[in-house]
Amino acid sequence: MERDFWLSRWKNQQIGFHEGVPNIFFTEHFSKLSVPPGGRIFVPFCGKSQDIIWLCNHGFSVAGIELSRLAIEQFFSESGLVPEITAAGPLERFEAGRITLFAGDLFDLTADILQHVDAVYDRAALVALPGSMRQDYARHVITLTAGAPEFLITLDYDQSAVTGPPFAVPEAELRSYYGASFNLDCIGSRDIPGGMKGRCPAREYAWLLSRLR
Ligand SMILES: C[S@@+](CC[C@H](N)C(=O)[O-])C[C@H]1O[C@@H](n2cnc3c(N)ncnc32)[C@H](O)[C@@H]1O
Repeated sequence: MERDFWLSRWKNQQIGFHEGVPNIFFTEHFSKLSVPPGGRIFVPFCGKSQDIIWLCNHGFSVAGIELSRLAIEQFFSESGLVPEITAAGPLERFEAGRITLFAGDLFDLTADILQHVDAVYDRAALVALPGSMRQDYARHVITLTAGAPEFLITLDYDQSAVTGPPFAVPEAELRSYYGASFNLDCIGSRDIPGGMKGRCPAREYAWLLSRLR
């Protein structure tokens, strides 16, 4: 999607994707990724997700990136945290305790700026992008994180019935993006209550991506 699409969503607070509580799928299954205690988790397209707080409460550090500065400001103010804000190349870095959030475009983030991460958590990031951008997104995240394991949530539904975002990403498509680098293991799925925007059934899938040896 265009940058302006997301910036205007945040400006107008049209953020139906924001759950407001930690994602149940994520909290149930994240331990299966076996991230070392105290590990650093990269959260692309982090919005103001409460999953960041959940990760910190479970001893992890978080590095997120989010296009909307407003989303990041809201994240810190709603969490009662006061970040230190510094420049990081073309991005801004907001830091408080174990949380570092970069404001700006994921495609401007470099491995040098991000620094080492132990795992990636992708909820509503890959599926937020149209098909034309997903391969580039997947490649960029793999490069940035040196192929760190990923916990990734996808959706599947009849794309001809509803236009995204969020977009349907069927298994074969997911494998086309990640299969050359990772083993993909589907560890759970569930129907989305009310389907996709009430227009067709939809199902959510949780995937563990572990590096091919
Ligand atoms: C569907 S929301 C998901 C937010 C969050 N992951 C969650 O679960 O609530 C997608 C987010 O990606 C952000 N975004 C879109 N394109 C981006 C880009 N190129 N770089 C960084 N963030 C981006 C949007 O501003 C939006 O907040």
